[in-house]
Amino acid sequence: MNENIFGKVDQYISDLLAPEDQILKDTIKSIDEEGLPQISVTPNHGKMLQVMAILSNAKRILELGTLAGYSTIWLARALPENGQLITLEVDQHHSDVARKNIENAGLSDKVDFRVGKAMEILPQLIENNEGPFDLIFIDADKPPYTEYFEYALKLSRPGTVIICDNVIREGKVLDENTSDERVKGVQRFNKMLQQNKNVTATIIQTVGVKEHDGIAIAVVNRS
Ligand SMILES: C[S@@+](CC[C@H](N)C(=O)[O-])C[C@H]1O[C@@H](n2cnc3c(N)ncnc32)[C@H](O)[C@@H]1O
Ligand SMILES: [Mg+2]
Repeated sequence: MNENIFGKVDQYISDLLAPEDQILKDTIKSIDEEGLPQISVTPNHGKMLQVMAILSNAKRILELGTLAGYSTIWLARALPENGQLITLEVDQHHSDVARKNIENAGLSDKVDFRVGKAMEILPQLIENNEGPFDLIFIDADKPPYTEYFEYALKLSRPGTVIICDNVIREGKVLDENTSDERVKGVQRFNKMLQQNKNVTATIIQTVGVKEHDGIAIAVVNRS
């Protein structure tokens, strides 16, 4: 099959259902201008996050991995008036760029930026009783995805939706002899997901304008 078709269809869907307004376009532009990597979710994935936030009636959202705030904007736009999104980012520059983009989007009152290693901030969130969150989006560094998910569970309630990005990595997850730490991280994560009795989960394979990948979606069990 001509793989070009995946990109074209992705574009077709986003033209129909996830067109970027000027704020989202400016956010993507800021990534190049500020020397950040172009590794945000695609418009269609941003829209999917938004749909999931609405579906789960999310009032409190936690995001791991802010970058320039592109996915943050899609998610925060789904929040009600008094909703809140906490986003974690290890890189001060990334967080500063995101802060400007969120300001530009008129969402500053809904978004709370925390700068530092997610592994250090997550236990603080638990200690300070900042959970439970209705939706948690994990999109930071890949090697500790399993540990991030365990923390996410501690910050959840029955029904919380936990979404984890980039868990297929162009099919490299199939390579059991991989030396890529990111691939090893998601392999370990996917295996944990298989065995985790606290959630009902699936992985959706994704193709389109960015590389072949996958998104894990888990919902915390009600009993
Ligand atoms: C894939 S990008 C996030 C993209 C963003 N969610 C979006 O789609 O617009 C991953 C981000 O996680 C950050 N990151 C990497 N390691 C981290 C860590 N240990 N704790 C918190 N953030 C981290 C990176 O600096 C980067 O900005
Ligand atoms: Mg990602």
